[in-house]
Amino acid sequence: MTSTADLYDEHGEKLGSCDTQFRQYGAVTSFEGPAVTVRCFQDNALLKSILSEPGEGRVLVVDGGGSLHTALMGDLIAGLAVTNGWSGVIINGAVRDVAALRELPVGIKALGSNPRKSGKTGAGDRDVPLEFGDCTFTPGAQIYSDDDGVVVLA
Ligand SMILES: O=C([O-])CC(=O)C(=O)O
Repeated sequence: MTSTADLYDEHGEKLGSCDTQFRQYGAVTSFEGPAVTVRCFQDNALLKSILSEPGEGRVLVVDGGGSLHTALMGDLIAGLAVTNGWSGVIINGAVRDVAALRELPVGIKALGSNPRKSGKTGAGDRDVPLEFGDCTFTPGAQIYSDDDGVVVLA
């Protein structure tokens, strides 16, 4: 994959570059693909149902409102992402089962971790534009993620 820094040099400010400082949790540290988006706050039923669908190399971008109070994904849901062929999951929120996530062959970025479970009501919105880290994530936009950051090409 072309590095995010090289993409920035090529495209400049036409490229969105997310200011949010994520940590890498998966075994794959460089990943790319078209964005699928979901907004959910301390509730992960919707996220789980999306990752149960064929991923086809796409990247799920999750806006959890930056909450570190509950984990939006653990090893079971991340395992769905692997089985179903998602390229990566980027979570503006928390994960859990960190030791297990590290072994999974998928990209996983999140802000931090918390062992506390999320709600399961299905509350949230999918396929909506997301905005965090001074960056807009439009459904279908191409996402590139590596150790330097997350960039978006509309
Ligand atoms: O069930 C949950 O809320 C998340 C979780 O722990 C997993 O994906 O393994």
